[in-house]
Parts: sequence; C-alpha cells; structure tokens
Amino acid sequence: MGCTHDCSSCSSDCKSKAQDLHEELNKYSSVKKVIGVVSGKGGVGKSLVTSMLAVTFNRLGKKTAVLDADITGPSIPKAFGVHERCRGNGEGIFPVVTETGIKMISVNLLLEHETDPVVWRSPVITGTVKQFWKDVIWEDVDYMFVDMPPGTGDVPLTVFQSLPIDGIVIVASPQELVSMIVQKAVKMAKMMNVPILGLVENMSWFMCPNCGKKHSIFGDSHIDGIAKEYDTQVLAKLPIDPELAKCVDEGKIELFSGDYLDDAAEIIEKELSK
Ligand SMILES: Nc1ncnc2c1ncn2[C@@H]1O[C@H](COP(=O)(O)OP(=O)(O)OP(=O)(O)O)[C@@H](O)[C@H]1O
Repeated sequence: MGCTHDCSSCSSDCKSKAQDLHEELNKYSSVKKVIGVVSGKGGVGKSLVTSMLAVTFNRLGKKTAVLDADITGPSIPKAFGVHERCRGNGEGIFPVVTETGIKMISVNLLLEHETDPVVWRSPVITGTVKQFWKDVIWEDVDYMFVDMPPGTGDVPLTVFQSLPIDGIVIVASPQELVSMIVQKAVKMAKMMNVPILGLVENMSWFMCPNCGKKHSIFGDSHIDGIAKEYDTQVLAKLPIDPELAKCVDEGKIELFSGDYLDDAAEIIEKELSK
C-alpha cells in the first residue's frame, strides 16, 4: 500500500530512517551547547546581541565561541576589533581568539581584504557555513553563538539542518514586532523543531539624558503579547544606547560595562540545562 502520511496507524519504520543532515564536528572539537541568534530582517541588532551574549557568557566564566554564519554581511570581527586572518594546518582551521578569550570564525577572517565583498552563489555560502562547523577546531567550547543571516532563506535553513542547534534567540525591533516579520522567524523555528529560548526586543526604549525619562522612540512595545501568543518568553528589552553603539562600532564590545543581557544569560542557561 502507498504511504498515506498517517504514521499513527503504520508499522513501517521509515521515520527512523529519515535522513540526518547534521554535519560532524572536527575530531579535535568539543562544543557543548549551540545557540542560534536570528532575526526576521537585517539591521535590527542581531550581531550586536550575538556579540553581547558571547561577552556576557564569557564574563560568567563559560568557554565561549562565535560562529559568524552571516557570510555576506559579517559584523562579528568588527565588533570585537579583530582584523587578523585565521590560520590552519592539515587538521583544520584555528579560530581567532579575542582579547578576553572568545573563539571566533567569520568569512572576514579568511578574506584577503576585509572590505572585499562576498559575491557567491547560495551553495557556496551554505558550504562555507558547514565548513565553519566541521573544519574549524573548536576545542573545549561550552557555549557557541551562531550569528545567522537575517530572514528565513537558504542559509538559515542550512544552519538549522546542519548544526545541532540547542535553541534560538530571536532579535526584533519594535517595528518588526508589529509587521509580522518576527512571527515568520518564530514559525520557521517551530517548523524546524528548534526550541525558541526567547525574544530580545532591541531599540526598545531610550533614556533621555536631559529629563531622565524613558521614551519609546518606535512606539509602544508589543513583545510581551507576541511572546505569550507563541508560548515563549521575553529575554530582554534593550535600549538605544549611544555608548553601546560606540563600543560596537569601535571594536570594543568586550569593554562595554552594561549588564543588559545578564538576566537573559541566566534564563538561557536554565533553559538549556532542562
Ligand atoms: N541597542 C542599540 N543601541 C545603539 N545602537 C545599536 C543598538 N542596536 C544596534 N545598534 C547599531 O545598529 C547597527 C546595526 O546593528 P547590527 O549589525 O547588530 O544589526 P544586524 O541585525 O546584525 O544587521 P545585519 O543582519 O544586516 O548584519 C550597528 O551599527 C549597531 O551598533
């Protein structure tokens, strides 16, 4: 009899034979937890949140790494002020290590000139992301953060299928939260059976240095309602902070003293230890 797609009354074991597309790690690597940082569209602060999460976990004493899967728009090395090139040998590629000990790989650490554009077809881009996972020597990593390309296209799909993602953090701006873009990211994660650790609203508010009041520059926040609707939680509401922008833009994210993601880190750790 042909397949009815109703597995409840079928004795065939084809489900267990479903193809596992996960890529193997390099034999010298050990990565305990992998967290994807995603956004529905570009420019909402996904890379900034990835970098801050890595810095926060590193400060907590965890061995931390960042895999920059945003191949055509890599921003991670710049946020950390890293401009050197990766080296490798016959066994694999060595990640660059930042001043505070965070391991990192990004296409910008492989290009001859970091301003060179990556004008590659999709299969080459997805192949590069897979190589970042399996050909890099990720020795002794507790938490790896993957800065995903924005949207729900080919590369995020490859990351979800090829890397053993333990959970994702969705970053959105207040405008995105009303325009359904973030809901698409949430639904994609659910389709791929990837646990959603929570939502981060970026550029949520601004503290006026003159009057000391908090202003919702982009309108009232809808993140609590959306988190409830999709049965997830709010990890943080980040302000627009010129000091933070300065640290990122000058490559000094590791020197930023703000603790905006400390509570989020605690929640993520708890979620991943369940
Ligand atoms: N909360 C914030 N306060 C001040 N500046 C911010 C904040 N969030 C992001 N920015 C600034 O906005 C710019 C874009 O941020 P970022 O590169 O993290 O976005 P992105 O979502 O990763 O974009 P893309 O996916 O297109 O690479 C950066 O210059 C960053 O410094």
